[in-house]
Amino acid sequence: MQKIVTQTEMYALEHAAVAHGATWEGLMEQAGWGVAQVALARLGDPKGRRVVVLVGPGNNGGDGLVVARHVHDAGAQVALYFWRRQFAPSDANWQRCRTRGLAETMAADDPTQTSLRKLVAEADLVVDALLGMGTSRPVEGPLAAIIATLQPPRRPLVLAIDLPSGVDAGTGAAPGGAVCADLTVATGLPKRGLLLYPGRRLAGTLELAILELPHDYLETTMSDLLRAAEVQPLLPARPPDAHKGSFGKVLVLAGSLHFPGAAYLACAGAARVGAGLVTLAGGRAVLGSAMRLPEATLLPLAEGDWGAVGPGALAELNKALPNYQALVLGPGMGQGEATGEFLQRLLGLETPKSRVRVGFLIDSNSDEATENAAPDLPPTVLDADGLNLLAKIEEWHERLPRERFVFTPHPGEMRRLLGVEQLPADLVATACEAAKRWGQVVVLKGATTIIASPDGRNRIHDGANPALATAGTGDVLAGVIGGLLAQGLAPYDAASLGVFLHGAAAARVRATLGDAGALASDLLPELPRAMLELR
Ligand SMILES: NC(=O)C1=CN([C@@H]2O[C@H](COP(=O)(O)OP(=O)(O)OC[C@H]3O[C@@H](n4cnc5c(N)ncnc54)[C@H](O)[C@@H]3O)[C@@H](O)[C@H]2O)[C@@H](O)CC1
Ligand SMILES: Nc1ncnc2c1ncn2[C@@H]1O[C@H](COP(=O)(O)OP(=O)(O)O)[C@@H](O)[C@H]1O
Ligand SMILES: [K+]
Repeated sequence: MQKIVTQTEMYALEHAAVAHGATWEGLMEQAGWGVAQVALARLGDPKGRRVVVLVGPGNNGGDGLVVARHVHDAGAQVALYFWRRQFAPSDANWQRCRTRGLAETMAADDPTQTSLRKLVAEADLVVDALLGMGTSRPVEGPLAAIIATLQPPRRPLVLAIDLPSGVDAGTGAAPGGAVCADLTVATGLPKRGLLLYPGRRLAGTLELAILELPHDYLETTMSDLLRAAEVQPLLPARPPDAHKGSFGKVLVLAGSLHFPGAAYLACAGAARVGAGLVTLAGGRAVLGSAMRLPEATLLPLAEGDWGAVGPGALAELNKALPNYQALVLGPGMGQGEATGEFLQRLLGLETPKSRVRVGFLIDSNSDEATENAAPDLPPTVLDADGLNLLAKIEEWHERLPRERFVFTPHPGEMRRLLGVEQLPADLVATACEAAKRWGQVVVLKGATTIIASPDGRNRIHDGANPALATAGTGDVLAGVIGGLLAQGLAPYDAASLGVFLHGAAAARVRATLGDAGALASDLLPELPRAMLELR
């Protein structure tokens, strides 16, 4: 399991390590040594190679001095460039570099960065050890000028220690600009900001310098990086004597006259991850789109506005629901008034004044309630317009049954659900807090996708892929998660495996078609291949 940490978590881990007998100096030595090994591997034969280490005032600078020593000892020609670091005899790592006679330049003596530009121009490698986790405010002034000397395209290889200087360790924000690195070697554990944009882009390739950290402490906290090893065990087994009933039935309620394709993409997504049966529910306009997936069965429902479902569809739907193990609700459903009313009733969220409900049970004294009584919904993926409509319902999160849904918002839908103009900078914390408060699994989608469980667990998917930045890919994901729910996966696991398989299918599409021009439907045939690869 690869943990991802915030500054607070990392500092706590370091303290725990010290409590277990480590020393601060020893940790820095481990970190610097690990980074130096990565640097040396990149340099090739170090003899005659020129390395500039940019050394800042804190422990990140301390790491830089350790790297400088090891790279020097391996045979490279190392120059140190100090920003805001005062020499003190207690600075043992600086002292060791002095003993070795490494060249030193002080930024204070180089106000126009003339010396630095010359050093950079002649270097094979620049090590950025200006700021790490301690970055606490926007970069400006002389620091900004120093960082500007590293601008691409003409520059040597840039390796950042722990974080590119200027990138916020918690959020990945870089408000005043930051070093744009070719690779970043995280010390101990990757910081959250390395996975979130723009930090992810500024970090380049991610590598790790191992620190000995207390395992018991590591088990209990923090985000997990979503990787094959974590999700492989979640793949549903396919016994040879299985039948379609073994793999669950998914009901997809999606699409409208304006967005019929969403219904097809969600249905096919569910079928392509192995669901036993997929049924498309909707009005005439939507059912027509199922022609593209002859394997799907149909549940015709009464139409409201524009071919979307309206409240008249409830009775029919409620009759069918007990036969399904998962529901996908919302892709391309539209946001018409009638559909809103339908959703509100389906979820048991009528205005408290008019209806009384306990969980999903509706006041049995009401005739209307008897007619439309909502059964317990199966595990449900709520996506797209389903989320937009939900966001309009007053106090929805206090009244929606907990632990029943996987919400799959993109950032715009997340804003609406939270009722805010702008999402907070820390997207991981935002997703985690929302999951806890709402009691639902939240999949906050984007180039980096965050999967958060109400119990505090969360996984981060490092899956940037511009081939996915096209309409309909989210509909496929909703179907995929629904297909996995139907096969019996718990919501958090279905969401995690779903995001992973969606990303893996997308990577396969990108490998053949490149960054642009893929269709969401191109993901569909790649989903079984992604599963095969994972199994
Ligand atoms: N604590 C430990 O034992 C270890 C720490 N490690 C290293 O230590 C780093 C964290 O060290 P620190 O906490 O000293 O933090 P930094 O080395 O990131 O620097 C903090 C200093 O920079 C200043 N600063 C922050 N943002 C600034 C800005 N925008 N403009 C100007 N000055 C700014 C702060 O006021 C503070 O003086 C990690 O990233 C990692 O590289 C590693 O050596 C592993 C072990
Ligand atoms: N640059 C990107 N890198 C990786 N994944 C992306 C990128 N852009 C979009 N995605 C993914 O594509 C999907 C888009 O979903 P969504 O925004 O709901 O689109 P739609 O509603 O059109 O289907 C999400 O799973 C998201 O994580
Ligand atoms: K750095």
